[in-house]
Amino acid sequence: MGISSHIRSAHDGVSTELHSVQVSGEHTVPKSLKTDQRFDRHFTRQPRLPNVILVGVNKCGTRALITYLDLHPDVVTAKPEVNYFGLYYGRGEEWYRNQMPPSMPGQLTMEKSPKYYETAEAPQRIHTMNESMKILLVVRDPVDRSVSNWLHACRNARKAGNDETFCRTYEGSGVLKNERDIDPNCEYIQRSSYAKFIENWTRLFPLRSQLHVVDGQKLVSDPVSELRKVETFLGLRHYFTQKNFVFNNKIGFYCLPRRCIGKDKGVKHPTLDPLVEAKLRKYFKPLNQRFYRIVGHDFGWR
Ligand SMILES: Nc1ncnc2c1ncn2[C@@H]1O[C@H](COP(=O)(O)OS(=O)(=O)O)[C@@H](OP(=O)(O)O)[C@H]1O
Repeated sequence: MGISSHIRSAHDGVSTELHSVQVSGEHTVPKSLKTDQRFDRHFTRQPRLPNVILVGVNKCGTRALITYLDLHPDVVTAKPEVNYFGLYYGRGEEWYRNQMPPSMPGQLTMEKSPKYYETAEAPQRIHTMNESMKILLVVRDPVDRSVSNWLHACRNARKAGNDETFCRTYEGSGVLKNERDIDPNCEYIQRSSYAKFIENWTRLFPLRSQLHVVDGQKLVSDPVSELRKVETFLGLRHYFTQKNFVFNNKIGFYCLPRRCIGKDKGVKHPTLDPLVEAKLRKYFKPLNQRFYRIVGHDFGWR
């Protein structure tokens, strides 16, 4: 008997002998079981170390991706960004495990911490913990990403009362104004230079079998097709269909039937000065080409 039928009988309250069942990793767990406490009698629901990590890149759709994947019955996800392999490595593996949500045997546990992508130590630390770890990365047009990063930082500064000075500082450092050259050291530009970090990951996690790159722009326009690729990569059954998503005309993004991804996600971007955009595109072009070559896919950023 497969695990699904055991779970079904447990769910009906029929079987009292399920604790002796050999649980296999090959199974499907109906969605309701994620929260149904009655199963704890038969299957050990407990926090487990992740087998999938979404390592970045921030402002590319990481929240949308993990929120969507959390809908999958065979995936559980950590809600806050854990940052264990960066900031909190000293806290040890048990601490890390305890940050994970409880899962049933065979479910995938996933966390996202977008700071990992640019953290030099993160790939080796992850590999040391689990050399079979599956790594997800989501990227979008680096110009859009840079603007998004600046906009959000500027909004947060305004909320904190720091107001115009901060926003002007970043305009001045070359993200939005054309009177200065693009400063490659500006953190927003750095983070959008995906090629600078990708080999730290591909060196340890081979593309296709252990590392999959999600197209953030397609995740916005056609989440189902991007998610189906992720399901295949993770060895999950195909669960996502158009029924999981509702297009919200007001914000211009897909939402889940009962909620959108987040109030601060999907902000309107300013129209870039054409000269600034041209400079940014010139700067990113060779880096993008290198990134395409390494990951074996042309994302078509202009
Ligand atoms: N469905 C849906 N709803 C809203 N937003 C969506 C969605 N899918 C992808 N996105 C894009 O996600 C961008 C924010 O990226 P992140 O979640 O990685 O940001 S963060 O690093 O967690 O702060 C966010 O960037 P901005 O548009 O610049 O705000 C969106 O473009």
